[in-house]
Amino acid sequence: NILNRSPQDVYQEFQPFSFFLTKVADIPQKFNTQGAMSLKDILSNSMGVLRSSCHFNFMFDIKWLMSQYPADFRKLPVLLVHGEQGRSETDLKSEASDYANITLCRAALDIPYGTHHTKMMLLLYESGMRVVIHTANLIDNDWHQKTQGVWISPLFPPLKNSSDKGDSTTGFKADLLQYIAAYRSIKLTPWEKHIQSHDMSSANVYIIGSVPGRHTLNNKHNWGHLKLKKVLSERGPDSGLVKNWPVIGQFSSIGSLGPNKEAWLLNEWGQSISVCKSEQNGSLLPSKLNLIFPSLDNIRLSLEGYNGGGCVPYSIKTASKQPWLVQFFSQWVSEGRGRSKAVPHIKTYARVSPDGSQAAWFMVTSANLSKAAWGSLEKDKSQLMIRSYELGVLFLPQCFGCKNAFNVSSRLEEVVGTTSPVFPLPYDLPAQTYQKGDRPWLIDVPCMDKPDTFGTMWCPP
Ligand SMILES: O=C(O)c1ccc([N+](=O)[O-])cc1C(=O)O
Repeated sequence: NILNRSPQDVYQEFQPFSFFLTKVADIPQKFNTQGAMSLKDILSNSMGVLRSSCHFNFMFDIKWLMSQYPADFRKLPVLLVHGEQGRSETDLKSEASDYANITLCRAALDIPYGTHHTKMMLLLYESGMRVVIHTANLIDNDWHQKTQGVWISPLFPPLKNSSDKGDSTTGFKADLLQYIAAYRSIKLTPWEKHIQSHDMSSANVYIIGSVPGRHTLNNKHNWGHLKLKKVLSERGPDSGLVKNWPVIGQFSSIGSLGPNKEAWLLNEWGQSISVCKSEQNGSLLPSKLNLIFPSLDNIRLSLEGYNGGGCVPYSIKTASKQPWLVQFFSQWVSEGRGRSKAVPHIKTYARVSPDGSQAAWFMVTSANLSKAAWGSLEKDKSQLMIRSYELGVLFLPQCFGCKNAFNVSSRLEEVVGTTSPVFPLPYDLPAQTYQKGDRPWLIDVPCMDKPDTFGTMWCPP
């Protein structure tokens, strides 16, 4: 019966998209028994008999992380790829020193204000390997009562003969290797070899990554919003179908986006994200952009109360420079997945039909709405400057047997057990714009007039 199924059963039920949310404590169980995974589920031996693993992430609680592995796997080699520097690197090293099986790899962050934001697991099993690309930090709080996204790859078998490429039609393996090569770290060589020696021809998503740098010439379109633009202009939707379809951005943090909506949001990022097949540039009308970002009340009334806003670091300093952004905001609503009160730490982007029943593409990623993550064009558009490491996967309909678009729904009964595949949305459509009086959550603004779920006020530290 549905309550004591293995993680492998839950995994199989949510194919072919293999796009899960994390389990959320204290919501009705039906929203956790289908299409939801905990970290223990992902690392469980029902998903494979582990030999070694590698975690790319931003925040690590090593003691907690090791406790999520089955007891038999807690002595296996673990590589942690992080972006810590200085004192916080020293702290991470001392935490890791208690575990002989843990090795650290520091990602270079040579451009100021960049972060190692990517969240990925490489899992090597006795019989193959898996890639997991997700949005959750490796700390208990990120897996407790938030909405997080997790893409879990198929079990990739070892390559039969090393002369085969073992890549998919989406170039998944080559793009993943190109991403890892950008670290230029000898500590990642063993994992590059594991990836090379496995057959990833069954991968049905595109890798969209960002690495810090000033990318020019042939590298310019490898990363950030120009990579998304490249894939969508080569294999994206027909403009005839989607020209009136809105773009939805959904994220948990926002950077400084410039003096007006045209500068970067519409005329740079917007032109990439709205591009269609065979177009040079997209064109995104303001009326066709919905940005789902938690309102003050989304946080206040969440399962975690105001403390849930701790992982939604939009500051009044940044917000006050871009009052023009509020017109695009919609609330976080996820009744279908039972997660309206689970603060969204997930980041997703999509192009959806006006009635919300279809999508031309969908992407889950670590990237928030910021130039640091997606890149900003410089030097007369000859270079794309990116500050942070980011990683996401893009779902296109043709990789799932659909011609132009997926049917989509956030209601589980419409997703599971249907004959034709229905993409499992993390939030309800159509997007619900901010009501009168709603304002975006701002992490550093006190809220002394309205108590939260626990009756407390928000007095930011
Ligand atoms: O959780 C993270 O990895 C993270 C870290 C830093 C920031 N930031 O500086 O805005 C945002 C996030 C986020 O994912 O929202």
